[in-house]
Amino acid sequence: MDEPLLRRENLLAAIKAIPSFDEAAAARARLHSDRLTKPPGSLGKLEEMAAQLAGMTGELWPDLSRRAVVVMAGDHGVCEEGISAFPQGVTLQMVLNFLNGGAAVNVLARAAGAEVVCVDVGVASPLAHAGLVSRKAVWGTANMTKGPAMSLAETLSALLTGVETAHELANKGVALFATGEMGIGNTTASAAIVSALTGLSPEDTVGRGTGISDEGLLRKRTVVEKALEVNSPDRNDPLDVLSKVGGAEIAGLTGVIIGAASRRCPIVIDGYISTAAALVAARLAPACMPYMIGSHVSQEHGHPALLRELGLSPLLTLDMRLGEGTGAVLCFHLLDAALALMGQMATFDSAGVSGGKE
Ligand SMILES: O=C(O)c1ccc[n+]([C@@H]2O[C@H](COP(=O)([O-])O)[C@@H](O)[C@H]2O)c1
Ligand SMILES: Cc1cc2nc[nH]c2cc1C
Repeated sequence: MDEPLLRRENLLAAIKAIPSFDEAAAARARLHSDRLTKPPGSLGKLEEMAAQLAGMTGELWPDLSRRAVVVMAGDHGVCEEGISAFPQGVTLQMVLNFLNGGAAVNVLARAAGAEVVCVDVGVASPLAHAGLVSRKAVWGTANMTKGPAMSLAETLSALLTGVETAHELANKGVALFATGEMGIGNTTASAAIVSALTGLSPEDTVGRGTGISDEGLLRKRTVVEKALEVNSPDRNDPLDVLSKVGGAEIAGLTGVIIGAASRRCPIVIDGYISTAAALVAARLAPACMPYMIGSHVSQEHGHPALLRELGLSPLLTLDMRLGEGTGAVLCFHLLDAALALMGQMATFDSAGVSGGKE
């Protein structure tokens, strides 16, 4: 079997391995929740999250103490078109910052008891550092306004790196995942993916990313329009879209989501780029949808519409637009709170509190 075919087979195997959501466990969690000393439903999304976690893991009190944020990094040839407020070299510099523990995601991960796993899946320059997972599928993507960003083989390689990273971490006991990414130019690739897969116009999917000017924003829209015109990605073929107008770190995250779901692990989805990867994952493997938890609404212009498209109802609105997995890791605290409530609250019976009249 040639290599791309073998990779496609491996991807299909991971997709097939995704267990269905355990509705009975979720129902047991809701029943328990209704016995706790509060009006039914009054803890809102915290209650729903506890039920969702039970349905994912099959357990009412899953042990989610080992957790990781997987930060996939890659560069984008489309940076040549002047679509970011920062130079491409910042991708590499920020990867080193992650590895030295100084980025926002490192701080938030420490506070939430999570490890940061940084994967070079497509940085354009040589990169070696203790702790880095080096799995380059591509040395930066090609400029998508001139042709496909990646070949199908490169895309599958990045995707499988994501699946394998999730599996390796799950084998070590990691039970809770967050998606993170670093890639100057990747809000352009994400906008192109979202437009290609949903039919939303670039006006609705292109935003300011790291903070581009009004003039830059217009140029960025034109760049996305041109990339879609030059490549005509097939909206019914998520792999075609991912390879032609995507990025290695986005493909890697798509794989992480599929890999985590195939191990029944909850995966918290970060901002715009992560949610674009989640859209690709949902189109490739609809069974992974119930394992996703929406974290926050990013300030990136297209994020609310993208979340609606996926049916994800995010937990936080903090006006963030950093990426790296920062919003997702913050939500680990909320998941802990949801499980603590389930495990530690008194019931109406145990506390001698009268139940509702209806
Ligand atoms: O997560 C988000 O919603 C988000 C929104 C805007 C920017 N970012 C981050 O900023 C970088 C991409 O921005 P840009 O302008 O270079 O396309 C990339 O490293 C992302 O992690 C992230
Ligand atoms: C400094 C910096 C940090 C980031 N983290 C994620 N994307 C980023 C973009 C920039 C520019």
